[in-house]
Amino acid sequence: MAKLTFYYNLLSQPSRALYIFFKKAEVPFEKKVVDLMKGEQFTAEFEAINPFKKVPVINANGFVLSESIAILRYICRTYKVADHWYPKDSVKQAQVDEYLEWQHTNTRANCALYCLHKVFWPVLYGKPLNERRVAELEKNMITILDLIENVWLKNKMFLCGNEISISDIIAICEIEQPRMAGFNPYANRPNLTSWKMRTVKYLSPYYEEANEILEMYVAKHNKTIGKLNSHI
Ligand SMILES: N[C@@H](CCC(=O)N[C@@H](CS)C(=O)NCC(=O)O)C(=O)O
Repeated sequence: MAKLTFYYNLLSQPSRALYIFFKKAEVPFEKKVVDLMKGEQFTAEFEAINPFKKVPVINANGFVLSESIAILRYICRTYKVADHWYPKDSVKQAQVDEYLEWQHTNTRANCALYCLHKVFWPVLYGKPLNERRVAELEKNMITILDLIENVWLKNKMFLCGNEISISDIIAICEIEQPRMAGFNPYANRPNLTSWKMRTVKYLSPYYEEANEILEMYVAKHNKTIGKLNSHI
């Protein structure tokens, strides 16, 4: 099996997804934490690994690959992992792909941007809060969460069928992130709530391990976020 080096930061949703997947699917990896807060992604050393200056990235015996979805598909094709993660059956695989393609411009685009605008930029980088943009992103995010509740999770245990797949890991990491901004994605969404419980139970204890830093971060910044919330 190729030696796998994993560059990541657990405050990053796609990094957490890969971390949980590697652990749960028993894909051994060497850890390389990239300190995004200190700007390590902008160093010449990291730029030589990923010219896009983002995490996650892997180096599998000299093959360097960025983009979480490409990485997940590559690992599922190359390593011995259980079939349910990314089924070989053409129809089942297409169903997993359907969510993975959809999420880029829906779940990821809206949940991640909401957190960037509401928490990361104003709290961490001191940029003025753009209330109009935050309100717009929150509205979009609600539409997306309702689609997940009513379409993706309609009559199914998991997003792409009755078995867990890489789509569920990617989704849960994105959907959890707005909690940092004081937004509860599960309120009045029973399908999403029971899916979360099922998914977390399946991914435990790696889910909690990967999310520990996020929870600490939420607690640490609670006061500042609380102040920001009162202005929106
Ligand atoms: N589409 C990419 C997204 C990568 C990405 O946006 N990474 C963020 C963290 S979630 C990052 O490294 N940001 C650092 C920066 O923009 O300076 C993937 O799924 O891997």
